[in-house]
Amino acid sequence: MDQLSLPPPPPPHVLIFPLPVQGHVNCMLKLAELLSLAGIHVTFLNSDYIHRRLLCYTDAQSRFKRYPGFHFETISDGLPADHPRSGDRVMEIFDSIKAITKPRFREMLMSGRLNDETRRPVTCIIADGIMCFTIDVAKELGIPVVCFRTVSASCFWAFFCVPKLIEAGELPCKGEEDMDRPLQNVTGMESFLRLRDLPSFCRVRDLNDQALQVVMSETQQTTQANGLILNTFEDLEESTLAQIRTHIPKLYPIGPLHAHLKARTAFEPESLLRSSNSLWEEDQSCMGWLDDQPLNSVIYVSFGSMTILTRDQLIEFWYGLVNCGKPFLWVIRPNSVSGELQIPAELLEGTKERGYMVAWAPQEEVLSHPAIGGFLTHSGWNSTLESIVSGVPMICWPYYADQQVNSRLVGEVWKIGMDMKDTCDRVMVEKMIGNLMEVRRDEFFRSANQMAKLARRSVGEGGSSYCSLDRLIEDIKLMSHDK
Ligand SMILES: O=c1ccn([C@@H]2O[C@H](COP(=O)(O)OP(=O)(O)O[C@H]3O[C@H](CO)[C@@H](O)[C@H](O)[C@H]3O)[C@@H](O)[C@H]2O)c(=O)[nH]1
Repeated sequence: MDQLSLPPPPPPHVLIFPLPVQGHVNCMLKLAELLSLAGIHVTFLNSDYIHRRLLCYTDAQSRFKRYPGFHFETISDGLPADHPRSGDRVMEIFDSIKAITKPRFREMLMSGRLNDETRRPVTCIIADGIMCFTIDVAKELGIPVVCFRTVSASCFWAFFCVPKLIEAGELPCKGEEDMDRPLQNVTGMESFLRLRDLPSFCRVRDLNDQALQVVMSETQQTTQANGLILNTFEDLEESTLAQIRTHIPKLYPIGPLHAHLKARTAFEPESLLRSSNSLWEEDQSCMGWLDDQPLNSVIYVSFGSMTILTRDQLIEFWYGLVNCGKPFLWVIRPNSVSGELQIPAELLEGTKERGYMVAWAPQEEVLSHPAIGGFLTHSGWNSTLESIVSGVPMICWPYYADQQVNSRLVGEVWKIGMDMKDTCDRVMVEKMIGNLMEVRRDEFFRSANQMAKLARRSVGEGGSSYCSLDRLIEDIKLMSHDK
């Protein structure tokens, strides 16, 4: 057979494996869709628990049918079905994955179960960078692995610098009175980072703390992978990305992924453009309520999929919202408040007048609704990016993990909102909303709109994230040739 008549090589086959929680599954599924659009075959590995919810509350099954090379696979996370999988019990998720999922993952790859006659054996693994056991398994089987960390570049870099912080005596933390101490050993962030702004897992008094050990070791292991994907863009975190590149040269900043997917599917019919990956039922009724509110008047409140509020925190937020005099749309996830709840009658009365509450909202749609004027958020990375793309200024009340860093960046570096970390009282909530939506409104809207433009430019043709994704796709193809 001459060269010209050789059939084209079959597409690469990528296995994508996220940590089984909403914030990780959401953006990794968007990446899966982007790779599928590029003709790459994808197996998306969900935990049984997540997969059940995804099929129950979204159209994911039918949506992905249009990519013939796309398959869902499932694996156990080892936890009982009624485990809350919430932020206050996150270490139980890690422990269970290590004990139960890790050996099953190895077995799954060894067994050849993922191979079929229509697709090649897996040519590359894109694994959540907080589950680096995948690197060992991939290496054992000779499969290249690219890590995906679903946090900001700044959070990743802060974790990366933990050994340096310890060596310099900047960690551990010595107590509450120590929290405002500026840090000198997260290179590039010296001018704004305090101990208080480190990811919550680092704000510990004991260096043997389990969560600190996990994030430190997972982050260091990332350097063993063939590359690192981050859901961010150059204009947002340029100097930090440059720091990371000195340790991990194959870096792919391809975010904001939700905007990237929209940009690359802009030619699709309207019906295919909604790509919800929600694990709770989205209450669409809030969109009708928003339609009746004046332009930029509503404060949207959501603390993501893992935050647990105490009863007292809930009541303080609630008074702040009722007293601020603005309309508010508040997401209160089922089982997300601890403690006995008795709601004062005046709060219920005040809510009737101006408030709307749902158990789960179509958040991307909400944030792009013209009635929204501000976002009171826990600063999860997806929420932060969604707010940035929609040009919505934020009030940040970080709960845990990476959120403490993100909120500092929003307030001090990008100046697209205010950081309210470590305080929660009604007077402060009311004051912050007043500042965001009245006193400093123009200033925040100007900078938020500017950042939104940069975000959209990064995912448009020729933009930094657009080119980075093309590079990732090319590298995935090259890796498959080596196989
Ligand atoms: O009513 C709602 C509330 C949330 N969301 C979506 O749920 C996601 C929530 O993600 P994120 O804002 O990142 O928060 P978490 O759910 O808390 O995500 C976890 O994963 C993130 C990515 O690693 C981390 O930044 C967080 O700290 C961690 O808690 C976002 O895409 C939202 O659009 C909805 O669709 N409807």
